[in-house]
Amino acid sequence: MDSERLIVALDVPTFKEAENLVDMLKPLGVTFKVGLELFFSEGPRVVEMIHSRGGKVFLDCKFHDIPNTVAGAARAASRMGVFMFNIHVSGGIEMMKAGLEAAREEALKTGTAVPKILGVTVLTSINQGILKDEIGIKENLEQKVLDWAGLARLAGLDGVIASPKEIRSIREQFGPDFLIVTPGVRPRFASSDDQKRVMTPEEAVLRGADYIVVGRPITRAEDPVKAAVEVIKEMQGGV
Ligand SMILES: O=c1ccn([C@@H]2O[C@H](COP(=O)(O)O)[C@@H](O)[C@H]2O)c(=O)[nH]1
Repeated sequence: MDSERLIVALDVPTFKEAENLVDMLKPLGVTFKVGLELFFSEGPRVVEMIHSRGGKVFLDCKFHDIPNTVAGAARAASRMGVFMFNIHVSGGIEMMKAGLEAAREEALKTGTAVPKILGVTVLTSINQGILKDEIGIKENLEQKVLDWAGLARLAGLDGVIASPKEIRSIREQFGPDFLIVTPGVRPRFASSDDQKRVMTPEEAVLRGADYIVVGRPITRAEDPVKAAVEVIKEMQGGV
């Protein structure tokens, strides 16, 4: 179902705002993303609130630390029963594997479903200039995303977070079962904000995204339901 492949980023500071959005948008069948702002403001109870309404949660806290610490965080994410969480690929294979193994063991122990674990490649707010001049990575950006997707695969992760611009090459190289989740998606009616590598929902889906992530164009719209319906229509190729 297309609406499930739309992940709405709940980047709001309070439980109440998140709850209002979930109550409005859950009937559309979308998936929800809880990221740093909401999780640091309100903690695991927001995940419980979404679960209690039958929603699925992508916990987007982008783990990046030593393997032992990431393993502990991954165990906690797994215990919460989130559907998906992520780890920065740039933390290396040992770190990704530690997270993966810990999450799987914890799921087995607690009887929760094993979460999908995705590797964060190059953030969608980064372009070639920033990558080279500020971060000091001289490689072509798309190649870097591909290399990091390869590392994520080697570590055994389920897929990656990348921009819509890299979907085709990731799909070609890693096949249909490797999950591709793409933020940096902007419906026709919205501006790019701080996103640098952007495409429309229709383009992202046509290129082979499994899930698209859209936040502000929906959550800051005057009518979030209408905005989400527009995004779903665009995913289906409608105008
Ligand atoms: O490379 C990345 C990784 C994660 N994100 C997250 O996705 C949403 C996008 O929100 P918009 O309001 O649609 O821009 C946001 O929560 C980011 O933390 C990303 O944008 N890029």
